[in-house]
Amino acid sequence: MWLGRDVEPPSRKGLEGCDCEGKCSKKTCKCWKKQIEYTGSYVPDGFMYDARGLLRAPGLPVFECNSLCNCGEECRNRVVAQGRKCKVMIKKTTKKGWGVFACERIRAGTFIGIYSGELLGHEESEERAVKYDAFGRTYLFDIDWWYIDNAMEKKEKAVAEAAAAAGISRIQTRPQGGGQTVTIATVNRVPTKMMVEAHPDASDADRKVERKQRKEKKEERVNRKDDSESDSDSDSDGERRKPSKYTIDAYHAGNFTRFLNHSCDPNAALTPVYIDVDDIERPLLTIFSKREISYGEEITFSYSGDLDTDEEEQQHTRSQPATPNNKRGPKSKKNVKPKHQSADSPKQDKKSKALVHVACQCGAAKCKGTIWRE
Ligand SMILES: C[S@@+](CC[C@H](N)C(=O)[O-])C[C@H]1O[C@@H](n2cnc3c(N)ncnc32)[C@H](O)[C@@H]1O
Repeated sequence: MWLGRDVEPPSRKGLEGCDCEGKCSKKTCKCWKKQIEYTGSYVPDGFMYDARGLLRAPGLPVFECNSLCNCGEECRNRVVAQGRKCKVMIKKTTKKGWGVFACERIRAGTFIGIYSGELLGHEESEERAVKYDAFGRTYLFDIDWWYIDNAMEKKEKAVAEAAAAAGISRIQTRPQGGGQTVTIATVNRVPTKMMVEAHPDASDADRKVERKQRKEKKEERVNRKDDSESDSDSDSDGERRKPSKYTIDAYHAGNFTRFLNHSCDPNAALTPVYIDVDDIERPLLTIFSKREISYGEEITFSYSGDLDTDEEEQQHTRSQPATPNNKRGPKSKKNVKPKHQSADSPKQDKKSKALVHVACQCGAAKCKGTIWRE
């Protein structure tokens, strides 16, 4: 994975490893506990992989054991970390450019690959989307799963609650003279300077620079507000959601997964997997088969992130867990449909919407006619 402009290397500060000996057990495993926070009892014993390493619920987040864990290589919670085992080939298709095909029978739940490339921030991905849309082929995938929004909301709420408990109602950072900053916490309605970094010898010239910076910052804030208003997407139920923080671009760098085409009736699905990272906004985008794939069959997934079969929707409706990240409870259709519009769809902003409408050539009986949902 390459890092785009302004994207920091992954943080491992808050990463925890488990203390399990050999194989992980739910009695001792911290990674299992983390998994349960997000997926509850959606799968029988809470482990997302079965004893053969097959994923039980493609599309839901997976928290694998990581390099800080005590368990061994044989641990069942290490599948993506072990690398791809199935054989695939890249072949030209008649209507969709290159595609990826199975070179052997692939069982349901098999790990196929990591969608690698460059990890971009929002601004850079928007710039690139405009370019790629112009020639009708894009390798951008937004990381915007529904549970990430929920987790971020929960985190913001916890920070606000902790601040309120400490009597802090507001925290601001302001520029000072000489390019320095000051952080002001409003404690019980009284503004308190928490950290003054202003240089004591700030000159008139410094103050002039400071005024200029303040003006620029203000303009930037106004522009950002305008942008985020036009960027934020409505989901299929009309609810607004934030644009994704990160996007993966496999145009300049990547592996065979960049050639996976869209299908309205796919045999594989994108699945967010966490290994050596503590940031919920930065999972690996992985691809797992969701049903058996025969020798020679093209491997595809849905670019619009739909759960594609009626049976699956019904199955999810029946058994979706009421986890802390699943506030609306098991019956809600919004929860049963993982909204991982991780495949290009959020690029349907005002500037590029018309351009990204590509006629779907998947050939499925229930083809929706376009490879991105409008
Ligand atoms: C991630 S790339 C997939 C690999 C691509 N076929 C290639 O040759 O590089 C995505 C692009 O493939 C094409 N594509 C993928 N699935 C398609 C489909 N079902 N119908 C038409 N074009 C498709 C579109 O041009 C899309 O922008």
